[in-house]
Amino acid sequence: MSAGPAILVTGGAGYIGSHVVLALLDAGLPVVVLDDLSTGRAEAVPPEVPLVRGSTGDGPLLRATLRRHRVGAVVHLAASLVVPESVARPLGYWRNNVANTLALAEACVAEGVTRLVFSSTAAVYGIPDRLPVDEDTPCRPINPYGASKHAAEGLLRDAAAAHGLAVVALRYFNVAGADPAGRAGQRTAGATHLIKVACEAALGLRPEVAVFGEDFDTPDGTGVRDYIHVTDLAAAHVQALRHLAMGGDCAVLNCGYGRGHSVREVLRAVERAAGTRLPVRLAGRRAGDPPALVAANGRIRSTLGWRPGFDDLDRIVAHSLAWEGRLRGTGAQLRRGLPR
Ligand SMILES: NC(=O)c1ccc[n+]([C@@H]2O[C@H](COP(=O)([O-])OP(=O)(O)OC[C@H]3O[C@@H](n4cnc5c(N)ncnc54)[C@H](O)[C@@H]3O)[C@@H](O)[C@H]2O)c1
Ligand SMILES: O=c1ccn([C@@H]2O[C@H](COP(=O)(O)OP(=O)(O)O[C@H]3O[C@H](CO)[C@H](O)[C@H](O)[C@H]3O)[C@@H](O)[C@H]2O)c(=O)[nH]1
Repeated sequence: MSAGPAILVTGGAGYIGSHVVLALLDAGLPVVVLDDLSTGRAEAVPPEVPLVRGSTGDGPLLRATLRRHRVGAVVHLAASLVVPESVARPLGYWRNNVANTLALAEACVAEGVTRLVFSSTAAVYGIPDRLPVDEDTPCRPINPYGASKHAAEGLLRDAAAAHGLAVVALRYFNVAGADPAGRAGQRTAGATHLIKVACEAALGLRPEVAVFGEDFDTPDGTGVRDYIHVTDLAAAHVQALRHLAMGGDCAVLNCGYGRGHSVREVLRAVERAAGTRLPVRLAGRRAGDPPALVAANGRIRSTLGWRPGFDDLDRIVAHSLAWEGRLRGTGAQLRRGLPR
């Protein structure tokens, strides 16, 4: 794609958004970020990228941003995304993930923006009957986070049919890792994601890692997830935009490797990478957690020509650990011997 109208990245100051921004810049595309910095960080946005501070729920701000930056397409990542928090605070999730996505869709339609890539999630599937789960599997979310993302997919599908807003919804499985060159990573304070938590524990920044349930119907009883490297995921966004720019059809695409790892396997990988034993505590199941989620990824391969570059748990963990070390100023020791 040649440089043309800008790509608006909502949530571009967040973990995945900052990697999407890098992937777009690497592809030579002009980018503008809109972020309310509720969980994101201004320093995650490269200095050459304009950062509009505000909410996706602010219609006038959205419309002014689309106009001022001559936005041609949107990547919509801004959301609330912690499963147990969504169980405790469902209405905030419906507001941010549904009402604010509606405001964004309205602004796009009003300003004539016709292409949007949406961050959806494997949480829309709930507890699927069969694994790996493909995109035609009925969606039966089991927590408000998944339900709100499923509803947002629905409103975008209707906007696509009626208003010509072409949408690719990417259903991410479990995103982990960090930019291999060390330019970005997961900065969120108090993160709850397993690999980040385990890396922090390996660096002595947390007293322990809790294993949420050992009585699932999985090979070792712990939860199984399909962990995808954030750099592979970011590349999928560039390819989805390219697909839409070339007149490709709307699509819903799983983003995962098609292979699951248990909590125990992840913890062993972190121990290998860090060269230390983790303090582990067995805890009960966490509200809203399905036993296993693994992606069927044939559709993203055939639709976008997407191919994974980092499909290896040890590399994902090594990149997460290297980033965590860099963030805490201990990178010098950790970088030694890590795979790129
Ligand atoms: N991390 C995962 O494993 C995962 C898995 C599936 C889907 N997702 C989806 O990926 C997207 C990004 O997640 P992330 O892990 O980078 O989280 P994150 O919290 O790091 O990023 C979210 C960003 O959106 C911003 N934001 C939130 N609400 C906003 C609003 N109303 N207006 C403007 N900005 C707002 C936050 O400040 C933050 O910068 C989300 O849509 C999430 O649902 C993440
Ligand atoms: O301290 C922890 C954290 C997690 N887990 C377990 O590790 C697995 C992964 O949990 P994460 O919190 O890392 O991720 P989730 O699977 O809950 O959710 C993530 O992936 C989902 C899709 O699979 C959604 O998209 C969601 O946004 C995103 O947070 C689960 O079995 C969970 O119970 C632990 O045992 N201990």
